[in-house]
Amino acid sequence: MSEYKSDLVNTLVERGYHFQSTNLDGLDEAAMKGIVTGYIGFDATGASLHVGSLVQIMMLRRMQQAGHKPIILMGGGTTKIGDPSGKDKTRSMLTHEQIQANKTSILTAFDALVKIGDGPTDAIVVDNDEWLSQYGYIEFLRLFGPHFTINRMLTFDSVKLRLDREQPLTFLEFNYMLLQAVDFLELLRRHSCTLQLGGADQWGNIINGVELCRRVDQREVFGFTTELITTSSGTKMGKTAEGAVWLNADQLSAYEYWQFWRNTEDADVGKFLRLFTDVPMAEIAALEALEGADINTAKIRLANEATSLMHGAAAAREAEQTAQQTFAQGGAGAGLPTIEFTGLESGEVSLVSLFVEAGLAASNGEVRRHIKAGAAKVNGETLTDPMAMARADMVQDGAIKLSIGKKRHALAKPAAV
Ligand SMILES: Nc1ncnc2c1ncn2[C@@H]1O[C@H](COP(=O)(O)OP(=O)(O)OP(=O)(O)O)[C@@H](O)[C@H]1O
Ligand SMILES: N[C@@H](Cc1ccc(O)cc1)C(=O)O
Repeated sequence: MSEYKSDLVNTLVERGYHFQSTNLDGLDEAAMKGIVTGYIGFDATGASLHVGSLVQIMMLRRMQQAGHKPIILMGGGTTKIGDPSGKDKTRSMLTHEQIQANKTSILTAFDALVKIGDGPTDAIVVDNDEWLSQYGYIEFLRLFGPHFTINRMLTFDSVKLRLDREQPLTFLEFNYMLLQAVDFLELLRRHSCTLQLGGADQWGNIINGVELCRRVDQREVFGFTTELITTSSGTKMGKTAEGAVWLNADQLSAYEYWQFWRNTEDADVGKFLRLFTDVPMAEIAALEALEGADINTAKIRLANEATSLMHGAAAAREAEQTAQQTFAQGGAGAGLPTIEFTGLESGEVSLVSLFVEAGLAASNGEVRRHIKAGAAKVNGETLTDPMAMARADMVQDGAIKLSIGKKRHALAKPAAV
């Protein structure tokens, strides 16, 4: 027996998205009565979102699957201020051009997961710069300033944590929660949007919006957050030891994306299948019950489903085949991430620099640490000399195979001269 009446709330709760909400029964009622319009905001702080933000995109997908209307809000305006929520330090300021480029690039990830269009349950994309940039400073303060007390603002985590740790919080950042609150009010007025979703770090910003809508327009709107997803070993989803797990294929190949899911810890397989795939709950229960070596079947299923959603079924199949070839048969793996380099003949290209260029490490220092730990390999042989140069005799089947540990590989191909 389901606890809730609506498909929307049942799905969100059953599949593990619910962490905090303002009035879940009220949302359940609203979702029974008609189409709920709900939004999630994404600031354009980088060129791609990562698997942490994928939890959020999946909620927009769940909304659409349950017959409701998602709004994707691009924070063209809020990115100019920078959200202090969950951040220890003030962010560096981005130029207008960087923000525009990031926005375009971020948006590509949504196409695969939500249908954007003009239909009643199609997602729409809005940019808060459209309204935030219209307000004059004095007008903004007079309209919204009276609804926020400094006393209360100081109690929100985004502010409190910086003050408690004696880390600076600039006046610019202090304004952020007002802007996000105004977004909710604008979306309520413009698009009858009555729900804002987000990660746990957004709770303060979200309830400020809920209260502003009540105070200014006497309307009830709903807030809903997910936990900030971590793996069972406590690492925040999104960044791994080796770097962020980006959604955009030009920042992380479909093969590496597949590998990320394939390497899921045993205890996380069920949770990730519920959050990140459309596999039905009953099937997940069966996959989750697998034990010992059989759990690999569930991990491969997770990798295939998650990669298919993001990069398409063909890319997922190719990644699985490449993985089989690389690990089961010890071959070179045609689909591995590949870079081209010049200068092999002159003997001036260091192997360390190739590891960095191939995306296997963020810096030369990181490669040296891997070498010291015995984790860096060239053509399957452990690399011990951090000063070693690439040589022609290392080229096998047209490329040098570079590896970090057992699971991360890339090919460095000398460019044809
Ligand atoms: N690990 C995570 N689990 C769940 N939600 C997350 C996670 N990381 C980010 N989010 C959520 O994704 C949405 C978009 O966040 P965003 O892309 O800004 O992520 P971020 O990691 O906080 O990036 P930035 O460093 O730019 O702030 C927010 O609602 C945020 O709470
Ligand atoms: N503050 C959110 C992004 C956001 C921006 C504007 C909003 O109205 C809502 C959310 C984040 O940093 O992830």
